[in-house]
Order: sequence, then structure tokens, then C-alpha cells
Amino acid sequence: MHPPPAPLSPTPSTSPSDNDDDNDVTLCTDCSPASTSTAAARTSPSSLDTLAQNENRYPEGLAWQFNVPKKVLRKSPEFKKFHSFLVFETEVGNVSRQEAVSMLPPLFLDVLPHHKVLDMCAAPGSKTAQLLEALHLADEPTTSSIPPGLLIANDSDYKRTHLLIHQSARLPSPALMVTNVDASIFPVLRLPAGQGSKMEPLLFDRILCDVPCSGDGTIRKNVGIWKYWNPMDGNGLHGLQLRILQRAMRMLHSDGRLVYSTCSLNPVENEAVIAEALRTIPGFELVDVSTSLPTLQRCPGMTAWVPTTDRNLMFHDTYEAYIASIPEAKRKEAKMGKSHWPPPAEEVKGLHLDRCMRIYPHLQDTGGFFVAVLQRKSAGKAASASPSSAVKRTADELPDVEESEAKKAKLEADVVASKDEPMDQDTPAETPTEATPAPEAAPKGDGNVKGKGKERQDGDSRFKENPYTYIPSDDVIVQSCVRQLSLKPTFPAANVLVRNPSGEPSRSLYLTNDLVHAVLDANDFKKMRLMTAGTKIFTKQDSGFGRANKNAAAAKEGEEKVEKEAVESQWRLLSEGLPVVLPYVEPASIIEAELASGALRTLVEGYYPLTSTFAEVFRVLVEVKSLGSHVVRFKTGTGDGASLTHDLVLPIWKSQHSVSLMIDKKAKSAMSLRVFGEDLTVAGREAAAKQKKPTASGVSAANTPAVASGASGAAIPAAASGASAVSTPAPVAVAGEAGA
Ligand SMILES: C[S@@+](CC[C@H](N)C(=O)[O-])C[C@H]1O[C@@H](n2cnc3c(N)ncnc32)[C@H](O)[C@@H]1O
Repeated sequence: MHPPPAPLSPTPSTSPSDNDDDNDVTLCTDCSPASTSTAAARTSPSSLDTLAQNENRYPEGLAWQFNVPKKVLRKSPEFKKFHSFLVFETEVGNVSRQEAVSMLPPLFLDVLPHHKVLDMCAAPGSKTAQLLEALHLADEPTTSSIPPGLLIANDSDYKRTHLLIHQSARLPSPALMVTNVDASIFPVLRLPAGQGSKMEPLLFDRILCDVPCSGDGTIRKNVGIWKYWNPMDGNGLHGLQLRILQRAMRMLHSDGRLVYSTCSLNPVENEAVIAEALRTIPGFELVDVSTSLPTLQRCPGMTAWVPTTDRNLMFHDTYEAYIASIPEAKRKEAKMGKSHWPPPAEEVKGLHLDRCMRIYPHLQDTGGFFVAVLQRKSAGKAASASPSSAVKRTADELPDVEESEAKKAKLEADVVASKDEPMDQDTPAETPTEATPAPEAAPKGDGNVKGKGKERQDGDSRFKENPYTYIPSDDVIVQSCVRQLSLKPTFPAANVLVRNPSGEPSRSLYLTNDLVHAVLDANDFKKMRLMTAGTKIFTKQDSGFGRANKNAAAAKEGEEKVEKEAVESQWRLLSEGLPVVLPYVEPASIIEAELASGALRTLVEGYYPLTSTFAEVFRVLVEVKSLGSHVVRFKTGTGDGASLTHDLVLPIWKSQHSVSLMIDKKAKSAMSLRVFGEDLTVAGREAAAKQKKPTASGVSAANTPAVASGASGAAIPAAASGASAVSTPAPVAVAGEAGA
């Protein structure tokens, strides 16, 4: 159990609207394509309120609130260092910003490492990141655990799933799968039932339905909503929200827990959805969570409401009155259904809608939010309950959704569908980096080339995704990686997969856990697009490094040795894979270094520092190593102008004459700022020099260096002082302004 956090009194913020004014329904920023790049703090006292100071606040003290307007943060010299810190850490993924109330739903889900979790509407992935952190409860500052559970993060918007992949890249996980399908028709996945070949449906222990909504709860920060909001927004979304929730309920395990949330305060998008779902799917109840997060100020859910029925703020007390107001010939086209209104009073009582939570902006100076926690009724209660209008289908039956039903659902959601599909052209697309396991290029044709006797997933040609192929644990490449890094026999080599048409290791090796392996083996993914599974751990070193090493080896050794050394030296451990692989690396094979040796500075300052330029104490350690991929650990302490609050573990590459740090440029700069207090990298020095250069007016280009010395150690959590993609990325959430 997490320690209960206190209210996350977040910063209200302002931002340009992300809403698409061409459509009837406006969506919240979280639901809108460019949401991750907006939002600015609006208010008041300049304070860095670290929630970390109080154990009772956010779990592990990993959330901070920063109440400073974006402009102030960017322009004030006092915030320069902090701003640099935020920019770098956000870019490398150690820090993510989100509205504080948005952080509530995952807390109410109470995820544990063994849980099977489904995040139905996950993009851009802020809550997915929180769920991942919970799944990775056993992680240490420098190593990542391999949780036995599973997180499937899904979104129906293909482009937004890339944002999701990018967000979750800060916590690379062998337990993560990202899928792309309409959540209201999420297909049944299967798993082997016990030892035999019998399959059973995969039911989830935890499901988050953070559904698309009108976003009227964010009206303080998204001022554009004032302009485009209209009363029919919520009415148009109600049907889709309901279908997503109903689908989730059918996929929930009997002991499971489900959280439904929106950033809307419209009862039609909230209590009306919950009420109808409870009425139509028997055996569920709202959980009374009034004692959880006790200091969170909230109001009970509404038990009565009257929806608006058109843009001109018409109201009808009942559905019947509404229908009666429509000319008979047009009744079939009525935009609203019975479920937009509350059920009859006597039925409402039994639903306990007051157990829903409404978080109003004035309660603790936050955005508005709605959260409801659902679970199956215990056996006794379920048997005695008989919802009058219940559809005669229980959650246990878990029917798959057929294509025709899917189409029908799509038609019903006409307004909504038209909102969710388009994506602004200028929305930042995912840039594949080391830390973003982008799938390898899709094959031409259907991509269904058979792997040679290997376990494989063919996928569906409709999706043009590369297949997921587990390679045998004795594969020559896998074994060469095992040898090169001196991995222990416990390394789960059977869970290494590749993603390319041939099913052979050609560019990248990914690692999943056993459960993801079982899910991939048991399902064909014909009804949904599987975007990623597991985390990338090794990649082929195709650059001059590999070739140079091969040539060097060829020059000095016989043919056979050349082949072996060339293979081993051509694959390298990725920085994002290091935390997962590290527990399996034989400790004796790790190069143990001290900050005082000056080696870290040398590695940071140059791209390919010559081995001869390192101080002897480090040089001798490297010289005995083979060419290729290695791991170096700098121990906690101080020295050479640097400070480490915990060990820093890094992947390096040994060439014939040089040793290089294998982390990407931004991660290197971020790490340098954290450890040395300044950006010592080539790029950082160049940027600083540029800033200092006098302009025509004789004034330096900026008041302060472009990359000011890093944020003070005090502002940086201990866990973050490892390099971003190198030690376990620090799960830091910043409510309010991230300033990126
Ligand atoms: C409120 S946002 C989710 C925010 C996300 N949970 C987070 O914390 O970053 C709603 C998401 O639902 C997605 N969506 C809309 N319709 C959907 C559907 N039918 N199935 C799955 N996702 C859908 C949108 O693309 C959007 O990303």
C-alpha cells in the first residue's frame, strides 16, 4: 500500500486551447492532440512546495508543486538554474508535468507489482507513468525490477500512442505493452489456463478509464474552453464514455478495482455514466473511498441532475418530456437517450452515487475533477441485487466485441469519433531516441515471413506492424551479449524478442517479463494494433565502432576469433536497458570507478576520449577489458568537483583507442548538470560560449549562460542524480509548470 498522499493542491494554470473549433464537441487538453506541450502556471506566491517533504503526501514524496507563472519561471534570473533543470530533466524524461488533480486516479487504483493493469485511454501517458511507477515499486535507484504483473496502455488515437510511448520511455519496463484500439471494443486477450493448452480470458486486476471528456473542469487553465464550450459537448460524449466503462467492467477480475475519471464536472459525463453502467452490468458497486487520501477535500457525487438538451440551454425534467418535445417524425434522430437523465429516485438510492468524488476548483485551488471507484460486489451482495433494467449479461461472460458491434458503436459515437480522429499536423511526433523503443521499420507486404522455428507473433497485415518474435535463449547473438556483459545464468534470455520480418536479431533486442511473453504467445493481435511490448535492451552498434573493432580484431587474430569478437563487439547495452539488465551483470565485471579519478569528467567532456587520456587508475581498469560494451559504476561520494548522492551506473563502449559514454546527448547534458553543476559536454560548452559572445551592442547574448549551472542539489531528489537513461529514471512528477 502506498502511504496516503495529502491533497495535491496544484497550481491552476493557463494555456492556449488545444481544442478543435471545427467540431461540435470540445475535448479536455488531456484528450487533445497537443496537450503535453501546453499549460502554464497562473498564480501567486513564488514557492517551490516540495510535496516530498511530507511522507503523507504523494507516495515516496515524488511530486512537487511549483506555483510560479510560466513567464516568471522563464525570465527571472532567480529561476534560471531551476528552469534549466526542468528543461533538461523533462526532455530526458525524468520529470513530467501534470495537473495535480489528474494524479488522483492512479492513486485510487492502488496498483501492486503483480497486478494485471489496463489503462484504457492512456495517451499522452501521464497516468500511465504513475501506474508504471506503482508496478515498479521494487525498483532501486540504479536498478529496475522486473515486475511479475502487466500494464497495457491503450489509446484509440494512433498518433497519440506515440506520445504515450515517449512518456513511458522514462520508465522502461519489461511489463509494458502499448496498444491502439477503440477501448469500447477492446478485444478479449487470452492466457493459458494452468499447464494445459486450454485458454482463458485475461481479466485485469486494475483498470483505469480516464475517458475522453469535455474538459470543462479545466476551464481555469484552458481558457479556450470558455469560447468553444457548449452544453451539447458532454451529451455527445456520454455514449462513448459509457461504452468504454462497460467494456472495462466486463474485463475486470472478480477481486479487481476500476477507476473512472474525467476532468469534467458535468453529471452527464460522470454520475449519469456510472449510474447507467451499474444498471446495465450487474454485480458492481461504487467503493466508499471517503477515508482514503483523508486530507483531499471533495464533494459527494450528485444524485439528481437535469441535462441541457440543446445549445440554447433548453432543459427537460425527464427523458419522456424531452422526447415529447420532439416532433414524432424526428424522434428517431434524438441526440439524447434515457441514460442522460438520472434513474428513478428509488433506484438512485441503491447505486450510492454519493460515493463518487467531485473535486471543485475552490476546494483546494485545483482544476475540477471527477473520480469514481468501482469493484465487484461480494458474492452475497451480488446475489441479492437485481437491477431492474440490467442487460442480461454478466461481467464474467466477457463477450468479445464483434466487428459489426464495433461499427455500430462507432456510428453512435458520430460526434465523438469526428473529434478524436484528426490530429494537428504540428503536434510533436515522437522522435525515436535511444530511450524510445520505436518499432523497427515495417516490412513491405504483410510482414508475415515465418521465423525459423522460433516463437512468433504474426500480427495483422492491416496494422503494418512488425511481428514480435521471441528468439531462442541459446541464439548466438543473445549468448554473445550474455558473454560480453558477463550476465548471470539467471538472466531471462528466454524473454528476449526481436521486431522485424525475419524474426532474426538484426537491429534491436527487447526484453519482456514472463506474463507479457505469455500474452504475446497466446494472442494474434488481429483486432488491435500492438505498438510496443517490453523494453529495448541491446542494439547493434552499426557505426564506425563496430566496424573499427572488427577490423582491429581481424588484424590481430585468426579467423575464428575475429568472427566471435566482431559479433560480441557489435552489440551494445542501451542506456534505457541498463537498469533492467544491471541486476544480472556479474558484479566483478563492472568497472568500479571513483569520481576522484576524473574519469567521469573525461567521459562527459568528449565524444570519443582516447584511452590514454584517462588517469591511470581508470585506464588500467579499462585496458584489461575486451572491445565493446561494458558497464561502469561511479560510487556515491564527492570528488573532481562533482557530487553523487547515489551510485551512478553508465554504459560505455571500448574501442581500439578510445572509451565512450553511451548515453544520448541530452541525457549527458542533464547528467552533467546534476553531477557537476554545469553542462560540460561539447554541446553545452558550445552553447555557453555562444551566449557569452558579445553582440554588436557589446552586450553578451544573454544575461546568463544558456545552460546555467544545474539546479541546486537540494532541489533535485536524490533518486534523480543518476543519469536519466542510465540509472533508474527518477519517477518525478511536477504539478504545475515544467517550463519545457
Ligand atoms: C483524458 S485523455 C487521457 C489522458 C491520459 N489518461 C493521461 O493521463 O495522460 C482521453 C484519451 O482518450 C483517447 N480516446 C478517445 N476515444 C477513445 C476510445 N474510443 N478508445 C480509447 N481511447 C480513446 C483520446 O485519444 C485521449 O488520449
